[in-house]
Amino acid sequence: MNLPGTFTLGPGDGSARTGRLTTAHGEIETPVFMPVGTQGTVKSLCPDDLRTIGARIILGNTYHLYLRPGDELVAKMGGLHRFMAWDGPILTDSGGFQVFSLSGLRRITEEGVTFSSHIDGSKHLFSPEKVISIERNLGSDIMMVLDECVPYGADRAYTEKSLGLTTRWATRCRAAHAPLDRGQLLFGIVQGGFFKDLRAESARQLIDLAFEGYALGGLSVGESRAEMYDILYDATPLLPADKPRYLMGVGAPRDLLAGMAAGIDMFDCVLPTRNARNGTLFTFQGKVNIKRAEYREDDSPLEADCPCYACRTFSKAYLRHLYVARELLSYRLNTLHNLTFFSRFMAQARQAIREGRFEAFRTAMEAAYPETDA
Ligand SMILES: CNc1nc2c(CCc3ccc(C(F)(F)F)cc3)c3[nH]c(N)nc(=O)c3cc2[nH]1
Ligand SMILES: [Zn+2]
Repeated sequence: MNLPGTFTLGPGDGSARTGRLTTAHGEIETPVFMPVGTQGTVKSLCPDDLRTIGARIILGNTYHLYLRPGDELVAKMGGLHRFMAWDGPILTDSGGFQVFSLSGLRRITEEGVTFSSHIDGSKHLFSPEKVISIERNLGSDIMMVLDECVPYGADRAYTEKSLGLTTRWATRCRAAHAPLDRGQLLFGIVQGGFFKDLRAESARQLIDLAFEGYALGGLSVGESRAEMYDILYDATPLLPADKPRYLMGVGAPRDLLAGMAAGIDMFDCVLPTRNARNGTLFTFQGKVNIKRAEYREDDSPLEADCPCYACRTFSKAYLRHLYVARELLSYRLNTLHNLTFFSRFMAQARQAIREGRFEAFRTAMEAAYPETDA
């Protein structure tokens, strides 16, 4: 059994690569898509569902779980794995991003981020030390450092200043997390906005801190696809090749393909779960908007060769009915299918990389997901 943090590269195809990451709760085959489980649950699914759909690692959120039910309570309940009965790997984000997207009245100082809870308005401080303490209480297998996700459009001066703070915070996170005491891995997050030289500066500073993995942050924040890809292709090769590379907040099928082509190993995105709520379903032939009238009397399954419970059991007509009637079962079935698709998509991508036919796979998938559609 390898030590947590062991990352073994398998066959590659160009810059795309396969790998295997050992965590304290099992091994992950990469490239991997990680379902978002913000408040200790992947919405509408239970742990058995996650195993059935092939989820290997899920995301949890420091910001949300700290505010409710509280990281101390989760620790008292035996940690997040036991609390939510998920025995596979869990990655927790540091909460910095969520503070900026959710809470009001926030201030950044050298000490950390002060903010008011979006739940009850109470005041809080996230310092690097505090965030590490929360993630350790949650017992996550992969912890992200506290960083500032620079807003899209920030100028060079602001971006450069923020980059320095993010590195100082990363240094404090590294110091606060006794190395691998319980097999919990710590990933650094590269910032630098849309300035290639600042990205290189950020990567260089973080590599010196020898994290167990490296994330590209500050992307998928409202920029155009071209702007994201420009940074993605320039910055990814700067990250250590022998460590896992995580592209935060990405993405749609087209973006997963671009990320894998650039050498990214780990992805997360709310699309499969969030789009399940608005009836957008992902298939290997492209997106299906289940609410469309054309499915009203369509007795065929959503995707004939999909192994998910929704496709094996129900017709498009029924899935459409549930959606139109706003039935709870609609969300659950749509989520089961979408996450099954993302899991199968990544499995087929891994196989294509192993067999040296990734570009052909990418071309075929991009035909089903044209630029406009993502
Ligand atoms: C959507 N675009 C995006 N998401 C981004 C995220 C959040 C990723 C995340 C992690 C966990 C969850 C959980 F709810 F499931 F827990 C949900 C989302 C970022 N996170 C940090 N730390 N730095 C970044 O610079 C950054 C940039 C990001 N662009
Ligand atoms: Zn299905």
